[in-house]
Amino acid sequence: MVRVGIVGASGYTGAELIRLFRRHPEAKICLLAARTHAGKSLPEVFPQFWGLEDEKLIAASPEELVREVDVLFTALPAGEAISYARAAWQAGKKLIDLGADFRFREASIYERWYGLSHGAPELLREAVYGLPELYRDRIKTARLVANPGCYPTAVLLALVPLLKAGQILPEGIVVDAKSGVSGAGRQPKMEMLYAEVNENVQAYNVAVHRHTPEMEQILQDKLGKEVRLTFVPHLVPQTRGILATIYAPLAPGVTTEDLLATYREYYREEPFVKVLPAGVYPRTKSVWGSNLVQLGAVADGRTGRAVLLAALDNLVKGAAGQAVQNFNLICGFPETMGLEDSGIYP
Ligand SMILES: NC(=O)C1=CN([C@@H]2O[C@H](COP(=O)(O)OP(=O)(O)OC[C@H]3O[C@@H](n4cnc5c(N)ncnc54)[C@H](OP(=O)(O)O)[C@@H]3O)[C@@H](O)[C@H]2O)C=CC1
Ligand SMILES: CC(=O)N[C@@H](CCC(=O)OP(=O)(O)O)C(=O)O
Repeated sequence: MVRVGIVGASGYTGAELIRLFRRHPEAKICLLAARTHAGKSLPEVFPQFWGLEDEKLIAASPEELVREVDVLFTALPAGEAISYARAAWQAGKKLIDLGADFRFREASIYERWYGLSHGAPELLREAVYGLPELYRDRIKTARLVANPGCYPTAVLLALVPLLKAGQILPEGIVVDAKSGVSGAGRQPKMEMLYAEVNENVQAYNVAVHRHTPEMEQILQDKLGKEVRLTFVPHLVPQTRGILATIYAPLAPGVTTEDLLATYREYYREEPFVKVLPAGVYPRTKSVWGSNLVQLGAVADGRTGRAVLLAALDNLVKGAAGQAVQNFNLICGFPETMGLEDSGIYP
């Protein structure tokens, strides 16, 4: 059994890690750590876990925590994972961070977009971007994995194969994405109150969202040239789910069937990426609770634009499920272990 620990166990992605690891046959949760909720039992923090009153959330130093585990997961606000990563690195333990602290190759980009100075820039070159469909081989030998952001997971899986194939063009891509409220985490915020969110759809951080440089960095890495995206996220009144609708210039003569054929070939052996048939579009409800991504595409020859669609559950493929997928890779387990569910519907 691999001993795992979760720091940030009182947050939404922490709860999702607990849910997934409780049924993982090769992992044992050895510690759950929190900050303000430390000292409480797990069901006091999350009512779905009544029956597990003996599981307690603790607080301890990074060094003490890494001693107890083989793999540590950090599900913390930006900036807070760095001390844990340093402690894990020095102790020879593995760490998977669900936040943004190790996603950028250059500390200056992180510092500009997140407004924080990076406490361990030397670890950035050790970190591997944890998007298995794009970086599987590197993840397998990583000791520090930077789990991607929820929006970037959806957008990169939709864009990379078609840009590489030259079926869409890199200039003038627009990403219009919607997220459910759990994407904002469990810490109370006025703009996330029911009365603010219910029956309301609105954009936020238009063209300045911090996932923009993350997506651009990976596109540059995969294509060998700079790609700029206009990214407009929206908050929608549902609990889970991301739907990204992407508008991209279409290469001349490319049809819907061409786009879908490229997706099907690129993701032929991917257990978690489902390419839908022509005329069928991804739905957040169809991936709820699962580690799946649904992809769809339409070539609008009339306007010379491709419309690409990707749906995922922000807490699963967008966070904790992808972290378990990465865990399976770094531990040498089958990648789907503990993630076999196709989701809950309706
Ligand atoms: N929610 C989502 O869909 C996604 C989130 N992420 C990223 O994952 C990370 C966790 O997100 P999420 O679970 O939503 O966040 P939550 O706000 O739900 O939970 C945050 C957790 O961090 C703990 N915490 C807060 N501040 C500190 C601190 N200063 N020091 C130590 N612990 C602290 C909290 O403990 P306590 O409650 O005890 O104070 C809580 O356990 C973030 O970086 C987020 O951006 C990534 C992809 C998707
Ligand atoms: C709805 C909502 O607020 N979503 C969050 C998702 C952020 C996230 O997951 O960001 P990092 O992992 O990069 O910190 C947001 O837009 O900020």
